[in-house]
Amino acid sequence: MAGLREIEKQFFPLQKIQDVIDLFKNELKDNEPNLTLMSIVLGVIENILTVNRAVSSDADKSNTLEPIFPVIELSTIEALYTKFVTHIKRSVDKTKFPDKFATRELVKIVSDVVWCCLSKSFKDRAHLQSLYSFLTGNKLDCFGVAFAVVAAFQILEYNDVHLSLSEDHAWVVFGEDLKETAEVTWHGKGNEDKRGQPITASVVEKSWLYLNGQPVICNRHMEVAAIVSGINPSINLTVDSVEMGSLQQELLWLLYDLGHLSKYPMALGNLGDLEEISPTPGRPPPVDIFEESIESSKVHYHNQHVYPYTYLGGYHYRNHNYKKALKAWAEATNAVKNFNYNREDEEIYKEFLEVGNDLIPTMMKHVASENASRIHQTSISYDPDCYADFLRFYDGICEWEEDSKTPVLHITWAKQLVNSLAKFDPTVRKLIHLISEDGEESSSSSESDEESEEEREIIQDENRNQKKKVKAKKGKTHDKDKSDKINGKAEDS
Ligand SMILES: CC1(C)CN=C(N2CCN(c3ncnc4sc(CC(F)F)cc34)CC2)S1
Repeated sequence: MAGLREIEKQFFPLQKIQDVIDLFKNELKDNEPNLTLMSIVLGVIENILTVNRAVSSDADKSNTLEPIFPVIELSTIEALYTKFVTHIKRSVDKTKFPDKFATRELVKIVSDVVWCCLSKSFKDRAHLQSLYSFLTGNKLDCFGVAFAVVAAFQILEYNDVHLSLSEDHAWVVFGEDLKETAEVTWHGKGNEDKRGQPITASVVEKSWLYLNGQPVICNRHMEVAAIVSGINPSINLTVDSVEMGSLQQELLWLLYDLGHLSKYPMALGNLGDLEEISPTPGRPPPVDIFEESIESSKVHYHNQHVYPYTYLGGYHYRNHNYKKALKAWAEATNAVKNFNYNREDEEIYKEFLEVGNDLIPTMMKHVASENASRIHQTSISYDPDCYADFLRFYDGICEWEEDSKTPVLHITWAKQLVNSLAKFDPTVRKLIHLISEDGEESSSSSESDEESEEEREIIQDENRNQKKKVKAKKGKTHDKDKSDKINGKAEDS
């Protein structure tokens, strides 16, 4: 890869969001979209719109409706682009590596070329994911290091080195049929990095961090989707840049329409979150996008991804669809239960800790207070489906803990479980039929057969009534109050 091509230069200066969309549209026509260029462009814009926001004087405040999209000059981009290309080409002597495909030794060398420039200051701040951050601040987060290695290999004209992504880690695949894997970055806090090492079957098996062998293996276009998905519009913990969020949303729709999100559940989840904040006219509603994310995980990754369900659960919770939230969270632990929890899985542990010990208790309290003012039966505390999903949620957590080296549950979990259980009405607790995996039926209380037959009739009646009453309720409710700002993981990256 040499300098910028003439066709790339003609898009500059970038003066509005549409100019960036046009640049990306052009790059994505190519079978080698320029990862280095696009990462630097997004990093420059993100830095101006979130980190170094032009402090507006009072005079400016009057025209606050004016978008503040910066003018991105070609010279700015070209200087940074040349700096990265020169750094990579100067550090790697390709004559020593005549093969068409990358070798493990070369992957380690390129990882070192990125690694050696990193400043040792803490790396889990926001806005450290792009090559702009690397080139101007010598800082990258975990994802950013892995991406920089892949961008470097594109410059060295290897087209076999690709980004491999789990829900909380990133590494590379390489070799003739992408059969080789290598660590190129660190993970988490206080863990020695394993750069250069292959990711072996024993490390992968039943591990959430490596998705049990079902990571998102990117092609060049999905690597573009990864940098777009990694855009962080956050200015601080409570405020987002509207312009940066819009740019991310429009770029994700561009990638969606080109089919590059179909095997990338988290990018679909990110798009669903953005659509909740600011719906795009003519586009599907957020729930449809979250359902596509779940379907993608089922079709392409053996339903081993967990975040698609927590995206959906979080959406329903924020929009007070508590029954659907419980169902999504039950399906989330149904996915995580096949893993064995270990110390590097803290991120997903924190998700479930928040669901079990904050969101569900808050929901049960909220519903309890609603009970007083509503027809009792339609509340989740009287709904056997909700109670069943509540039990499934905890059953999945317990199964996740089984055979794990690291315990999951502790006294707070038990206290919150009892607290939430008690919020369900005793009648609904009787209506549950527990069927174990081997099909063994047991009712929630011991009774003779004819009585359990009668109980079965109660369940059928109850479910019929539920459906009738729920339908009646649906007719009355229409719009939901706007959800507040999504507290995505964006702040962490
Ligand atoms: C349902 C949630 C709690 C909300 N946001 C979530 N995210 C999960 C992580 N996010 C991601 N979004 C797109 N691609 C990737 S690749 C990756 C692992 C990293 F090490 F490379 C993370 C991630 C962004 C947002 S999960």
